[in-house]
Amino acid sequence: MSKIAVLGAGSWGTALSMVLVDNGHDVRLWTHREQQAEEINGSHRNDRYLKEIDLPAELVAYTDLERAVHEVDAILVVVPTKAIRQVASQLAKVLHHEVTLIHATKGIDPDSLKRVSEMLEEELPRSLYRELVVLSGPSHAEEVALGQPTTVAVSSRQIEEAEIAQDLFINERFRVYTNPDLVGVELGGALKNIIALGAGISDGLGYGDNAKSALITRGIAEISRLGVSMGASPLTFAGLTGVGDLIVTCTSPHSRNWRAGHLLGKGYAMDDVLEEMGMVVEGVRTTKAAYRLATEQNVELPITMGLYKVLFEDANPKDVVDQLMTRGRRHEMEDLEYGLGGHFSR
Ligand SMILES: NC(=O)C1=CN([C@@H]2O[C@H](COP(=O)(O)OP(=O)(O)OC[C@H]3O[C@@H](n4cnc5c(N)ncnc54)[C@H](OP(=O)(O)O)[C@@H]3O)[C@@H](O)[C@H]2O)C=CC1
Ligand SMILES: O=C(CO)COP(=O)(O)O
Repeated sequence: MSKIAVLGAGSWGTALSMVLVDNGHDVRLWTHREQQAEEINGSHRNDRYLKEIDLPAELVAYTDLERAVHEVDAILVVVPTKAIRQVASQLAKVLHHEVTLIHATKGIDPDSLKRVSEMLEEELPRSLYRELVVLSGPSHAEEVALGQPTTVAVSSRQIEEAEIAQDLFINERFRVYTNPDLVGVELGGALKNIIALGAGISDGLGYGDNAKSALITRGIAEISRLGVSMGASPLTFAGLTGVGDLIVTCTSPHSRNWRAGHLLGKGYAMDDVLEEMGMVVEGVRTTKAAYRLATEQNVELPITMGLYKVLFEDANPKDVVDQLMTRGRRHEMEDLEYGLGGHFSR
């Protein structure tokens, strides 16, 4: 049994805490809201984030960060990307020993263009953890909380740390693979949210399964293109944290990114959509980050660019789809360096 602090009591932090409690660990769920801690400890519910789910009585919520991380073996950071730097700098002030440090957040910071692990590394002294671990994959909190079969991957620069995280989380309903490609695992989880917003818009506009399938497959092509340019292995994008997570997020009504896109496609204004969601829609800020990364690195991301116009330049989604459909003719695989094993003869 390990002592584990989970920082972030939203839907994902709560669902992952349930997995850890199931595995017999002593779990402290840290929230910055007193009322939420009372709800979790008193009625064993977190209704704003996980409706109608009874939490295990062993799960204890804390509002005092120093007490939550006292003598823990591992810390799981799972606040939205926007809050990562703030929470990490709070943690740096109260943590005084070395832990296994895991994060399960999916995003890229649009200001510094850093991945979540890079931000954590910048904010936390190296003496507090050995090697960072990323947990990602197709895993809606609502299904994990119900104990439905789920698979994810953990990645770290050191296999030993990834295996420690694998051991903490794995059980017969939550299968955890290791993957050595930290950059790819992290980017797949972050970038799929952009495409999921696009899939939601497509559904909201009334387009069908053909359009969604096109978004998923052309989406993974552009995720791979940007990912490879940032040092990821192309193979990772064919796995759980790439196409696996892309499929679940583009097709599930649990996805906040898909739902936000769906409302945008139906004509709702962005501010109203975000208010209606009441939970983090990571794809919005990540679209901004990917737009900047693509421009800086000269990588072509047509879907992301189109979505950027809808989200930040008030473009009409239908016009953007028309623009995507009437781009110059292309060879499907032309700029993927996958070793295609085939070529056209003329
Ligand atoms: N939900 C899911 O199914 C999955 C989510 N993820 C990823 O996990 C991350 C977290 O998402 P999720 O739990 O769903 O988000 P939610 O919107 O459900 O919850 C976010 C939680 O973080 C808290 N929070 C926000 N800012 C701070 C802060 N500065 N200090 C302390 N707590 C803070 C919020 O508190 P408050 O109530 O005060 O706003 C809330 O409890 C995201 O990157 C998401 O992409 C990954 C896989 C699955
Ligand atoms: O990452 C997720 C599932 O793997 C959750 O996606 P949403 O943030 O769109 O709900």
